[in-house]
Amino acid sequence: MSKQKLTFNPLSAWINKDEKKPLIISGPCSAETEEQLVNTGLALKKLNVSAIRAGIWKPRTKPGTFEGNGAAALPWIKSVKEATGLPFATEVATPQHIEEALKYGADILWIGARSTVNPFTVQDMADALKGVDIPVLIKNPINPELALWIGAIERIYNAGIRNIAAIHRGFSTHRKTKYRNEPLWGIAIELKTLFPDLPIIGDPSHITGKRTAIYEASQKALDLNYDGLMIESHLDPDNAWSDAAQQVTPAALEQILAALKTRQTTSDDAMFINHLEDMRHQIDDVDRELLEILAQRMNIVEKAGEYKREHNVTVFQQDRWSEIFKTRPEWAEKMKINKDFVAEMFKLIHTESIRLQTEVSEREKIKA
Ligand SMILES: C=C(O[C@@H]1C=C(C(=O)O)C=C[C@H]1O)C(=O)O
Repeated sequence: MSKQKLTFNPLSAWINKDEKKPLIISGPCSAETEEQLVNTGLALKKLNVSAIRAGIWKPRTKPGTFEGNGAAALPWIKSVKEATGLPFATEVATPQHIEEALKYGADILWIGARSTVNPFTVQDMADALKGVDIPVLIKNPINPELALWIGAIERIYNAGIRNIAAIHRGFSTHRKTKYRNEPLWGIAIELKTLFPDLPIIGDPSHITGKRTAIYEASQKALDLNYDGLMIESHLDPDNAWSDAAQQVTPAALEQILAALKTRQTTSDDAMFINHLEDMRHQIDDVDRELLEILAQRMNIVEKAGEYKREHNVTVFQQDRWSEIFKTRPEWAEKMKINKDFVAEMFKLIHTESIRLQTEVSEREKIKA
């Protein structure tokens, strides 16, 4: 997708000194008062978080809700930094925000999902960041379009910034889902595959939208080898001025962090390596058989295509396809395989059957 070869600094080079532990950034959704920000910061310092976050300018879906204290909150950056000795991170959405955040000592900036979605906005900010040495975290766009996320990362990179990390905060969807923003973990995995050294931070607060699910989404991110987590915290979450449902107290955060299991990408235990290798050989054999069976199916489908062409019958057969789409997931369930996965797999197989049979019928037209 992207031709540009990008090289990013690892988190250990600029913020996370202990690479074995995930980076933790925490703090309130919004900086509500100076006292709230400083006291939250002091409570979080005890948990050894690496940076304090707080929104100064809040992009809210509807007007009339609290949109952040804006310029009035800028002097509090210095207060919380002095009280905690920790770096401070905030969201910026315009070149003016960047100028003000820098002037008042913000150490880390992030670009929100509603900005990542707009290349003009991102470019304006990239221009404002030229020649500035500050880490920038880039949240995924609200819609599930990987190219937009990559585009935003490239624009900031082209401004000369190398301390970059992606934040996965989930995607808006029209469908009713378990969480506030559907994670679509596959998109983040694809980003990581394209840019292996780009640090990625999970944002379970925005993914889940509810504090009871923060732990499970955090663990999932760590299991996928994320480099860190940004988790919203508040001294009195129920009375937070924004995003009350998804913020946790510093005490709850402490419990979540203690319960999280950090796993290594591999083990140097020889027994483990041997056993895993053994299982991978078995998987290789099964995959080969799976493909041979699939080739057999495609062969029959191709013959069926020729037969239909000879009898002038349409490629797509609604009744047969409905029968397959109903029965295969049922069979799968009996075999204890996820039926939704099997339904998706057969949709793909059917699409390929149609492509193949259409090609068979076109072949004849060319001959004729
Ligand atoms: C193979 C056929 O053609 C199409 C492909 C199907 C499949 O891949 O199983 C099912 C129905 C048709 O839409 C068929 O008619 O059976």
